[in-house]
Amino acid sequence: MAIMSTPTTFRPVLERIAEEIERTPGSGRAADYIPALAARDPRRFGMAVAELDGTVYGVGDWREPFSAQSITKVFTLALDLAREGDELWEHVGREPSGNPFNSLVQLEYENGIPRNPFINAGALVVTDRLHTRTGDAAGELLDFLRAESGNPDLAHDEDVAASEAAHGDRNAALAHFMASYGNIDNPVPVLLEQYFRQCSVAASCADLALATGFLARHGIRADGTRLLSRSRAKQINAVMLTCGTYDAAGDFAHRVGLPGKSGVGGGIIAVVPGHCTLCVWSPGLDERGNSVAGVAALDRFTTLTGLSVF
Ligand SMILES: NC(=O)CC[C@H](N)C(=O)O
Repeated sequence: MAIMSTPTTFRPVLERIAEEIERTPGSGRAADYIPALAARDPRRFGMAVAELDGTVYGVGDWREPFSAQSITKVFTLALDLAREGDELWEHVGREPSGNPFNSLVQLEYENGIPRNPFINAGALVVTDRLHTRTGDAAGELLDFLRAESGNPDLAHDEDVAASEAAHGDRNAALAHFMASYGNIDNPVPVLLEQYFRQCSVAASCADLALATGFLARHGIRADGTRLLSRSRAKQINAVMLTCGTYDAAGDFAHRVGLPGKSGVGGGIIAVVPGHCTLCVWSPGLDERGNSVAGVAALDRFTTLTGLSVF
């Protein structure tokens, strides 16, 4: 792996990527199935890199808050695994689904056990279990993100949460269906409220790159305490690589070569274990729900720096 770890070496790379993206803005459309997200300009672009010691820098709109959406699924997974350990894996699998993130089809013939924690069904199971253990899954997530990013102003966006709740039939269907198999503990309306609030967290590329740092530090939090064992941090990175971008995970691994997790707000986080974390944001999505310019920027980053897990 190439060793390039100071701001002065990364900055020209980020500037070059921002220029390239500006010259050839990605296609794609902002998610409109959550109406509150549809208004974002698909050409916005920001990118941040965080070093292991918490140094962070970026280009473009890297300090602009956006809707984290499914990126939060990485953090709820980590928080739940830290509490309950491997028992979680009896309730959610770790195989790529090959299906869209909100698909229902596999759940029936796999007896209500979702394929992985990053599709919506799996994330609902994780949030349900975290809520049982903490009494406030969305609050626990927010506390964690504030601590790791050093940004006490991070908050849920109640308008986005309400907008998604008003159009949440598919997630409600997933949750009820899994409840019928006994794989959901909390009443479904309670779980859905937690899940929509979780997804609504507004954070910037800087915030999310910093908050992802524990995965590059092999399980160590920003304050030096351990959240996860080295082995569990490695396992989360592995699930991100294989499942973090849904039915495009193979293509993402091929192009980017890093564990990554996307959200329909247009953000993507990525991890270079032992080295740094990245977050890129651009609201224009492809048909699989991944940011077009975001994937292109990460692709260029690993190509230009030689950083990759392969
Ligand atoms: N891929 C995503 O970001 C999906 C998250 C969104 N809140 C949903 O449940 O549909």
